[in-house]
Amino acid sequence: MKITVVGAGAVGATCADNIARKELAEELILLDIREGFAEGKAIDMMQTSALLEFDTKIKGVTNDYAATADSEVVVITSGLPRKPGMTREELIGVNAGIVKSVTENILKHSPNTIIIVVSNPMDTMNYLTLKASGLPKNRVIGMGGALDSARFKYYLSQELGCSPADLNAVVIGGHGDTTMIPLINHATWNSTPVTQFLSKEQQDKIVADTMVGGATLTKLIGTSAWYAPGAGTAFMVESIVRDQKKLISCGVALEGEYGQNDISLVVPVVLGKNGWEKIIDYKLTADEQATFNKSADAVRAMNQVLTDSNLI
Ligand SMILES: NC(=O)c1ccc[n+]([C@@H]2O[C@H](COP(=O)([O-])OP(=O)(O)OC[C@H]3O[C@@H](n4cnc5c(N)ncnc54)[C@H](O)[C@@H]3O)[C@@H](O)[C@H]2O)c1
Ligand SMILES: O=C(O)C[C@H](O)C(=O)O
Repeated sequence: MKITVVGAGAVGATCADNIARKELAEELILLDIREGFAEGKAIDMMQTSALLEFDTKIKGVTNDYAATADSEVVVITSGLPRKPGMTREELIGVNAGIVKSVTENILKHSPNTIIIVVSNPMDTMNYLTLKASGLPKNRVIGMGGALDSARFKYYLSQELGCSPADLNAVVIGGHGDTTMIPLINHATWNSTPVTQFLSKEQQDKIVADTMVGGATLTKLIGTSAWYAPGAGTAFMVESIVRDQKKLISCGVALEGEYGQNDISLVVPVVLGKNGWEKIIDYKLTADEQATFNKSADAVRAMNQVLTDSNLI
């Protein structure tokens, strides 16, 4: 198994570190545009292998796409992160060009790969990758729901005083401060609805905190988060390369599912060796569907920027 991570910055390096520790690949290529940067990160990580006892071989390269040839999975994390006070959507001007050129370069050497898009604004970057790559829709997957659902479980576990591992809770919609939809009415604590244990005020606060989870960390750290984003991406990679068929919220192309077309949004999908293999229908209430439609409208407006700038 060969995996490539493009972007050796905070998220890319953390994702690579998780992939290596879990030994998800024999060969892991870390690629960055900054001279020597990926090489240095790869050597630093390789020097942990004697301590952590993993056998994955990590190689860093500067913009050398030939080294990524025949990768079965490629993770794209290249691009600017936001600063405090910014939205993810404000990154589109710089990141769209980066994501498009990276996708084209990757496909020259790995024409049948599975691509996981992390760069923001993720919903629109995943849509761009779908259009620019021409890959079958099941092989282009956006990372956002895995992270947002983990944050949702974190906030729920803090309020409930329980283990996040005992929670089932998902976020769908967009990966934006106002577009994500934590499905609190579907969330359970070992099969019992969490709403039985939480007041309306507590529920509303958990939902609101989850939605601005990324912005909260950006304000605290000064740039956006990387530990949970890197782990969330590796969690998806693991389900694909080990064909685990985990049900994970991911950004995927919708063709009528959840009432939407010609858009990438986050919905629950089964992830296995073929990429996303099945969309699961959560049977949203009329209110939840209306909220989902509003998120779709916002994401569609962002996607229009790609058309207006002749990127697709
Ligand atoms: N989808 C999510 O849930 C999620 C979570 C966290 C971060 N992100 C996004 O991921 C991206 C990366 O975040 P980060 O914190 O790692 O940023 P970072 O600045 O630490 O790293 C980005 C890296 O991309 C590299 N890069 C830029 N242009 C490139 C190109 N053309 N080819 C190869 N490499 C290139 C840079 O040199 C840099 O090392 C941002 O857009 C951020 O918003 C998304
Ligand atoms: O918040 C960000 O800009 C980065 C990422 O999308 C996140 O949710 O951590």
